[in-house]
Amino acid sequence: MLPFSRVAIIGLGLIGSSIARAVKDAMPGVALSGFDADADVRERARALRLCDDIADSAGAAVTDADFVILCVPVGAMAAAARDIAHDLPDDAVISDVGSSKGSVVAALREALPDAAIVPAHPVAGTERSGPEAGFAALFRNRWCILTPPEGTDPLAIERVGEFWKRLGAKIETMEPAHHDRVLAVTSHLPHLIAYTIVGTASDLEEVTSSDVIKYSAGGFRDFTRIAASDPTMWRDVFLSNREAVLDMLQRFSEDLSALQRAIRWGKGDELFDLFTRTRAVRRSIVEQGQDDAREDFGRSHE
Ligand SMILES: NC(=O)C1=CN([C@@H]2O[C@H](COP(=O)(O)OP(=O)(O)OC[C@H]3O[C@@H](n4cnc5c(N)ncnc54)[C@H](O)[C@@H]3O)[C@@H](O)[C@H]2O)C=CC1
Ligand SMILES: O=C(O)C(=O)Cc1ccc(O)cc1
Repeated sequence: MLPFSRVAIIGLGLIGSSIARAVKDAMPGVALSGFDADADVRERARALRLCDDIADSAGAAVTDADFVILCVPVGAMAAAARDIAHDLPDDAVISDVGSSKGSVVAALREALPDAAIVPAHPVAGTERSGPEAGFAALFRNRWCILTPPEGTDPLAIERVGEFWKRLGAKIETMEPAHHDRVLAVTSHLPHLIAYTIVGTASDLEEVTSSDVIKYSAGGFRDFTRIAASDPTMWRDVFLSNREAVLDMLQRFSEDLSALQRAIRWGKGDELFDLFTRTRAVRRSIVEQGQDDAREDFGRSHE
């Protein structure tokens, strides 16, 4: 049996449009409605036939839904939840796809105190955004982390897990605070570092004319892909996951200072030991099948 039969997607960018496409493929019997605050995005979503119906208000999109997924930047979750509060059916389950969870869970609970809320984070994406960027296979073999608040109806959690499994994802459940610390180091900090290094190189370019672009080798190119990620989305991630990101950034700065010292004093063995350890990390990720051609997918669409 399908976990849900009438799904509403609020926010039709990369993630919302990927969910719409994946639902059409995996659960063709589901009735899909959608809404986006941007009228131009709504028009493009209609042209792409992403949903059975693209409504002109958030309320109209959710009136008949048994499952509502908020796919907007984390800083817009509270407003998106308030916009549907009036029209949400009593038995509908609410979820989101935000990259940080603590502040989103709090915002959803405040705006929708009586709703069954099962927050989720599909740990899958690209540097692209907008409805054209989505694709149905995005969640296949990727983790989707559920962070339900205490006391959430176990049946609602099970139905949301089943929904994501049908889109091809693997399910994990954890506390919002634990999620935010893990993602701070595995996703948020790497994005911050990429934004920094590309920013530094772009400042230098004024001195070295076009050399930075001309000689950009693999490493720098990889950073530019990450640093091309959506500015609104990532501004919101850093502001909403402030504590965990600042904590990880502190540790990172200390480790960077240690490397700086090793280079200054010619401690080659320290550099060699670290690089050997990090090479092993990469190998174990590849062995666990956590790496695939997704990055190449991104590149082939540049
Ligand atoms: N981009 C990625 O790789 C991933 C993103 N996420 C999370 O998914 C969420 C959506 O991200 P993307 O799809 O990448 O962004 P996107 O920029 O492609 O799409 C977001 C859409 O939300 C709309 N929107 C903004 N405020 C709204 C509101 N109040 N009501 C209705 N629509 C509104 C925007 O007009 C835009 O079309 C974010 O919370 C992000 O943290 C999660 C996993 C991966
Ligand atoms: O494009 C990449 O390399 C990503 O890291 C995509 C991504 C961005 C944000 C998330 O919360 C999860 C995945």
